[in-house]
Amino acid sequence: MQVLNRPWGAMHYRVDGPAKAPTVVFANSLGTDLRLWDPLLAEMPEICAIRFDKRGHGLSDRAGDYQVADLADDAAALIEHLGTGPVVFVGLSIGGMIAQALAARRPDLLSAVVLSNTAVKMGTAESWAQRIAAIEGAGIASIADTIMERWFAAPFRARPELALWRNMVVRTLASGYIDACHALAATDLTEGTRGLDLPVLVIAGDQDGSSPPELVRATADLIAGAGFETIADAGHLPCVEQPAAYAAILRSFLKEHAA
Ligand SMILES: O=C(O)CC1=CCC(=O)O1
Repeated sequence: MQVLNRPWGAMHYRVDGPAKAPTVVFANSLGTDLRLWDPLLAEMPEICAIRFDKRGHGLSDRAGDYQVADLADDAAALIEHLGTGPVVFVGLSIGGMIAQALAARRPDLLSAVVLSNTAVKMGTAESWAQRIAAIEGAGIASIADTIMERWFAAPFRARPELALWRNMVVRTLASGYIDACHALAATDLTEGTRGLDLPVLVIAGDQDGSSPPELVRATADLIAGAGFETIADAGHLPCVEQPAAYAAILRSFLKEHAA
């Protein structure tokens, strides 16, 4: 368990795997912490994995009133602190928006990016306002079942470990979750992402209820030369639901692009 002191507070991160291996930094989604990547990393002991909890999530402090660009600056500060760049950066959902913003702002830190289950714009001002109102009225637990339907395809939702992923979102600090919803509502990365000039792989889940494959594909289509892969039988978190398939795709991308 390690900490990076940022102007807004303590940012929790951890490093796993051999120090001399290809370094991959992972950014989590809304309502998850760095354990999001545990199932994938169990499949990929050969990489050096750096993970962190964004503001208001996991063990990191809360810092409200921020933009996705600020989260990208947190990721840049971590990479610089560890002195490990250039790295491959993998971000899922809002983590994929962090990856896009980081690639536009600090391409010097990256050898390649993976944009997983994400888009240049996710949801609408109205949909985020509705979600915030639901949480303020009745707590995160009131939206947890709907979230599980977006995160996972039906067979996974029948598995006992669903309870653990549900607990992860329900136990997220409501204020931290809402801060991220505000940042999502305010974000459209179209211009910066259109101009990306580094290797990019975009990953979708065929049953993703939060960022459907066609939305993810539209973001891939904005980026010259971007690869696109769809993982079968997977919702919004394919690194949890289909970790072996996710690992195979990532491993083959790393072979070409890890520094
Ligand atoms: O909670 C969801 O609907 C999924 C999601 C949207 C942005 C994010 O990071 O996760």
